[in-house]
Formats: sequence, C-alpha cells, structure tokens
Amino acid sequence: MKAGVIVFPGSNCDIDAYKVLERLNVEVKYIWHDEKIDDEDLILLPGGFSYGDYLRCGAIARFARALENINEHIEKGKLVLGICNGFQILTELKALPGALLRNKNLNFICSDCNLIVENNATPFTNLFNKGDVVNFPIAHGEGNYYIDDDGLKELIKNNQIVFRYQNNPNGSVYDIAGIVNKKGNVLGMMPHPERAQDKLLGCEDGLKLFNSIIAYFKEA
Ligand SMILES: NC(=O)CC[C@H](N)C(=O)O
Repeated sequence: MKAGVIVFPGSNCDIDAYKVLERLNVEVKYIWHDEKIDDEDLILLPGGFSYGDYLRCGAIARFARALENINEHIEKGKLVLGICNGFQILTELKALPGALLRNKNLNFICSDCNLIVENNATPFTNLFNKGDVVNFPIAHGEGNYYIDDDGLKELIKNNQIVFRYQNNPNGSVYDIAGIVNKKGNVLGMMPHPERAQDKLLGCEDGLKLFNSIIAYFKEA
C-alpha cells in the first residue's frame, strides 16, 4: 500500500501523520499542495491551519492543485483520511456532508478526549469493536459538527457515523466526532489518532486506526 500526506502551507500535523505510517512500514511520501496526487492508495489530509484558516477553515485548501483529482481518487474506491483541518477540508469539498462550526464555547480546545467507536465496519476501524472507547487528543477551534435533521437521519440510516464523543466538548450535533461517506472510503474526524501513536505521547490508541487501514489493504 502507498500513502501520501498532503502538506498545505500551515499544516502542522503532517509530520506526525507521516511518522506513524512510516513506523508501520507503509510506503509514504509528502505531497506538497502544489503537486498532483498519483496512484496512492491512501491520501491523508492532515491537521493544522491550511492557508492560515483564512476565510473559513479548509475553504482555500479545497482549491489546492493536490486536490484537483481527489474526486476521481474517491470514485476509484481509494481511501481518504481527513484529520481535523483535513475533515474541515473534506466538508468544504463536499466529499463529506455537514460543516464544522466554531466550538460552542468559542474557545480553542486542546485536551484528551474519549470517543466511542460506533462503526467498526469501515476500512479505517476494522480492528476495533463496536462500542470500544478510545482516547485521541483534540485541538481545534472549529470542531462543532453541524448537519441538519434530514442529513443526520441519512447518516444514521447509512451507518456513516464512525466516532462519537463520550463527553461532547464542542457542541457537535449528536456528539459526532467522525463520519464516513456513503461508500465508506472517506473518513473525516476532528480528534487526532496520529497524536496517539506512542505511549510516550500519553496514548497509543491511534495505532489501531492506522493498522486497520493496513489490514484492509492486506485483505484486498
Ligand atoms: N488541529 C487542527 O487541525 C485545527 C483545525 C482548525 N485550524 C481549527 O482550529 O479548528
């Protein structure tokens, strides 16, 4: 399996994302925002403040050259993982439904966070059990996931909700922390599994998510 981590001006979790894939022996490379994606099996949109978060988080990044072919990539069934700012970019691209609004308390929140695994039947979560509680850190100002009632019904009906907060930190509708598209090959999530990749960092629950992706490609 080949992976590419897109680097935007202002990305700040790109190295963590690269490192976790590298230490799990995935062939991984950085893709500068101005380059094109190739035939990577996994494209990772990392966290941070792409283009300074100007206009709206992710609103400029969605026009980056590196994302020009992202819809074809998704159509082909390849994987896309957007973490935090990456999730915001995916909603701006309309690759995922809904939007990320300012946190309810208007503060930037940086803390540990317990999540419940709602859906383990995705390429990103196949090594978890449904109902598992995992700890991934959060660090965002605009993580308040919004979707209207009809949209929420669709997400529930299609089993698209992958992670929910145990204690909702930001006001997200239905405690949603991460969702997949209908096809299941695009995951967007606000919490940071790549920052939970080593006990030295406080927690290594995140490894299971990356190992799930690797297991998915081994099966395929
Ligand atoms: N860690 C991040 O990716 C932050 C995302 C975004 N800049 C926000 O503050 O919401």
